[in-house]
Amino acid sequence: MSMLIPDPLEPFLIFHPWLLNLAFACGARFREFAVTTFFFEVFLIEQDLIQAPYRLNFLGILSTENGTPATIGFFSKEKTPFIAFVLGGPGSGKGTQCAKIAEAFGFTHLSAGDLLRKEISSNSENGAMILATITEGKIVPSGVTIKLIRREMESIENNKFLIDGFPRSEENRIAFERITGVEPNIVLFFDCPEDEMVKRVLGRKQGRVDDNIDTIKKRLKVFAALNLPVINHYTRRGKVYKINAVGTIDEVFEKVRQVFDDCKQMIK
Ligand SMILES: Nc1ncnc2c1ncn2[C@@H]1O[C@H](COP(=O)(O)OP(=O)(O)OP(=O)(O)O)[C@@H](O)[C@H]1O
Ligand SMILES: O=c1ccn([C@@H]2O[C@H](COP(=O)(O)O)[C@@H](O)[C@H]2O)c(=O)[nH]1
Repeated sequence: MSMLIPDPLEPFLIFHPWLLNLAFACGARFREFAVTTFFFEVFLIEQDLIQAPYRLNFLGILSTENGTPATIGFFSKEKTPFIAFVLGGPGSGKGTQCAKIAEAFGFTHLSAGDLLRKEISSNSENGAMILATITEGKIVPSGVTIKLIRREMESIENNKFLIDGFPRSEENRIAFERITGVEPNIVLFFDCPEDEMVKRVLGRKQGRVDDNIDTIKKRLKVFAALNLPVINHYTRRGKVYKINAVGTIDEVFEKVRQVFDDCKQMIK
């Protein structure tokens, strides 16, 4: 299990004690949903980390396009799958290791980034917005990404999923948990030094619009500001397996294999 990582939002929260008091007075569920959302949106707006048209629209993700409320909890109790979130900075090796886990342990690998890239190439209504967001290294609105993940999970007959590169932010996490009604069973965190991640991304040569030094710098900033708090949250929940991502692909996979061997009882 990993140690807690310093949370860049903590100093920010200290400056809003009156809001925290109000939140505590209102109870746990309200606190989790409303206050966290408020804090993060104010913070994100201040940092210019979310796209303007989607600002202050978090509650909107709980509605479908036709205005009816989205299903909250879309797995039946008997069919709740085993979910592993796979997190780590850009180029830390998430996708590479997920392919090996899928092969060795029978998981379905869902890469949020790949699903978004597929939306761009299929010329969907959100394609242009997704392309602009990825090019800037920012985060696509939760509703869009969750809809794609949900569609895949519903269409695939498997009860073991690796969700690679999601949730990217606390907003993503809270939205996913609210909409699906489940938390991940485990979270893998590939811990990699920044210089190694930059080297790997620049060496990838797959023609991705975001594999250039300017966007990589932005992605690293977004990772530290928004993704580390998600890892900290699940660390506090005792779900994070931190894996040192330095070493050859096979060396890293041996550490991953150990985690999945240890979790065998949990995986149906
Ligand atoms: N352990 C490793 N040692 C050296 N190179 C690696 C290692 N793991 C992956 N790579 C290479 O680094 C590059 C990035 O790996 P990968 O695409 O798996 O990372 P990722 O975390 O999924 O990245 P992103 O979040 O940007 O999609 C790839 O070219 C991959 O072949
Ligand atoms: O949940 C997600 C996942 C990805 N993005 C955007 O896509 C790029 C690339 O993602 P990779 O996981 O590195 O393939 C990422 O930088 C984000 O811009 C997202 O918004 N939400």
